[in-house]
Amino acid sequence: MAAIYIDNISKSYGDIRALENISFEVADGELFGLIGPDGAGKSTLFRILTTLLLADEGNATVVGHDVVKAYKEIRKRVGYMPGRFSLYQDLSVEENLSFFATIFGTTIEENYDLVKDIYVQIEPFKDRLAGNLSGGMKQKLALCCALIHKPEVLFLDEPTTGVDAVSRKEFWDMLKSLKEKNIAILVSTPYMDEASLCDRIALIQEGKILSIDAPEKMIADFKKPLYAIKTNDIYETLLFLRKQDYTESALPFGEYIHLITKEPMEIKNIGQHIKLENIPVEEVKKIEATVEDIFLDLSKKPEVPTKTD
Ligand SMILES: Nc1ncnc2c1ncn2[C@@H]1O[C@H](COP(=O)(O)OP(=O)(O)OP(=O)(O)O)[C@@H](O)[C@H]1O
Repeated sequence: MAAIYIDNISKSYGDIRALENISFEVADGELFGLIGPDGAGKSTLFRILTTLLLADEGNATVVGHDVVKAYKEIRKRVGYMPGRFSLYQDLSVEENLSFFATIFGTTIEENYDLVKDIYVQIEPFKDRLAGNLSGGMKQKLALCCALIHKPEVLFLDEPTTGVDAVSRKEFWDMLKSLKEKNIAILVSTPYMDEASLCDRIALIQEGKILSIDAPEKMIADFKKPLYAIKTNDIYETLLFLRKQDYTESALPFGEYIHLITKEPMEIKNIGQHIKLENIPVEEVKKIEATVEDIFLDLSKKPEVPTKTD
């Protein structure tokens, strides 16, 4: 039995279709990432799975229970870290944790083993008000609070948004060790580089799933010719490449342009062609796709057909 089972879930807010026919499963001990930009529908799906919102269509079960019929059972057995900071700002670190333990009818001592590795990192600040913690520490405390009743499934909605790079890395290390305790984890993130840290990912945009797979499998299956190009004028190079017949897409990626071509090309031919425009070329190389390349490729809107009569 899957820890999370989602079958054809759809949800609209008035005219906005927030989720459209979403289906996937998450197994026990699996770290599953929901990867997508703001407004993709991630929080809506979390709220449905944590029994806080009703779907318009479809079914879902969490720990084997229906999210509508058995909401009370589910609430006891899952941990949820919502996107926005969910703790009581005017309670101390320790008071927040005790509070969450109490509402779930347990104590910090009873389940200390599960949160110990994380809690020791914030323990020196246990008397500090949660509102005065740094972003990284708030996030660790929120994770402890979501774990204190020993949940079987964890829902983490954008836990690393707005958190510094070191804390982000520490956070993902913590998730890895939780997964080893057989907890199923559904985590959402707008950061594409975090996708590779998940066992499987779903790429989601405008309420629709674009692809679901293990990130390394998604990368291996991406067969389009992809090149990274560095010139001293990214803007002019982009304009130039986008006009060429061989170009499928050309997008800025930091100091590089990622070029997907319709057919494989010789690296030196690409460079020479750009130089003909009097743009000095620093580097052209063939590269393996990242999850971000794949996301952007899949999320391309089909061209609006033009009438030719
Ligand atoms: N209560 C609401 N009423 C109306 N529209 C809503 C409501 N909640 C969300 N939406 C809209 O539904 C879509 C999906 O929103 P959702 O919050 O689920 O996305 P998200 O991927 O979690 O993004 P974000 O990180 O910005 O929260 C968006 O277009 C959003 O504006």
